[in-house]
Amino acid sequence: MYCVYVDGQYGTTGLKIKDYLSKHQNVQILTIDYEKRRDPETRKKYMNEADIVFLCLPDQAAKEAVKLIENSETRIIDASSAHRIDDDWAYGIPELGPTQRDRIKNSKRVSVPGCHATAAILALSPLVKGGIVPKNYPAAIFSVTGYSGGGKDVIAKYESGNRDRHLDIPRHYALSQNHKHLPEIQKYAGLDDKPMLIPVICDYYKGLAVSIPLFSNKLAKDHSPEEIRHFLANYYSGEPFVNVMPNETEGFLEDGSFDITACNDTNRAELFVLGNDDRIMLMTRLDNLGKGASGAAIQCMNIMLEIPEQTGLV
Ligand SMILES: NC(=O)C1=CN([C@@H]2O[C@H](COP(=O)(O)OP(=O)(O)OC[C@H]3O[C@@H](n4cnc5c(N)ncnc54)[C@H](OP(=O)(O)O)[C@@H]3O)[C@@H](O)[C@H]2O)C=CC1
Ligand SMILES: CC(=O)N[C@@H](CCC(=O)OP(=O)(O)O)C(=O)O
Repeated sequence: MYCVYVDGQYGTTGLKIKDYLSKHQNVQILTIDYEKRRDPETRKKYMNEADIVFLCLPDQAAKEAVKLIENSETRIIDASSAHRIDDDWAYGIPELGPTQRDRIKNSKRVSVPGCHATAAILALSPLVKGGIVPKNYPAAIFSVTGYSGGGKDVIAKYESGNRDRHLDIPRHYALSQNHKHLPEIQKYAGLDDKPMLIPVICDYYKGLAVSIPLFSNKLAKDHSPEEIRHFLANYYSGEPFVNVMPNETEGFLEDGSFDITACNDTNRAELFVLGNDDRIMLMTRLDNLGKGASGAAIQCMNIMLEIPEQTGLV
């Protein structure tokens, strides 16, 4: 039995991680009183007692929390973006390549990626590594997300009885191209330059999909959607949590429309390759609180504890 503490356990990702852990047979959870949730001394005590600490905090608080851990045994899984491109931390996408699971397993510090980033990297990284998408490709990522991605303050605004009418409609944000996910997407997708990210937050709780256009004449050589689909399916064959849709209709509703929430309450990411020989569209959908955050954090914990990776996850 492993002892686990979730710092930020009353927040959005923290509550979801606690929910996963409560059904997990291999762990015992340390619960902090609500009133003490920000008290450094109490948090420090729990963190140093735990085998694994999840950090579900804003970036600055996550950096400070790391300093509270004084023993060399406690292992950290950070859901914030404080350590995502830090080479001393393993990046928490086990599917990133053949050595990534070992990197996570052997690390005391794991940084779980952001939701937009996970979806974009799962689609782009194999294609850049495989030479299909050139490293200097000017990637643009359009991302539609539910409001839980913004954390408890944003959730409270969306769920307030007398909310602003602007929350009824889709809202673009971070259009100045300074979104904090850009560096991690560039690094782990293997791109020379930061991509463009166009996120849109909408009036539903959770579920995210990115769309990434590929112009065939800008690829290293011509590829049909079928070839790229086949390549990705081979790359992810045997992966329990990444599914590549086998054709252009699978995964869509009967009327041909797209359900952005179809991976909700799972740790699954689904990849689509659509379009035609000239203009190809990559898409990934996932639960921003599943494979996009808390589910991925549990998957990394299982790898670190060397227990079956699917334990507690669907
Ligand atoms: N929501 C999502 O889909 C995703 C979120 N993330 C990242 O995970 C992290 C947590 O996000 P999320 O759960 O959404 O955020 P929330 O705002 O919902 O929760 C954050 C929690 O951290 C607590 N907290 C804040 N500052 C401190 C502090 N100094 N000491 C102790 N506790 C503190 C808050 O306490 P209080 O109750 O007092 O406010 C709150 O409970 C963020 O870095 C976020 O960017 C990553 C991927 C996806
Ligand atoms: C809707 C919304 O605001 N989403 C967040 C992403 C949530 C997430 O992935 O968190 P990290 O930033 O910690 O990676 C955003 O775009 O910043």
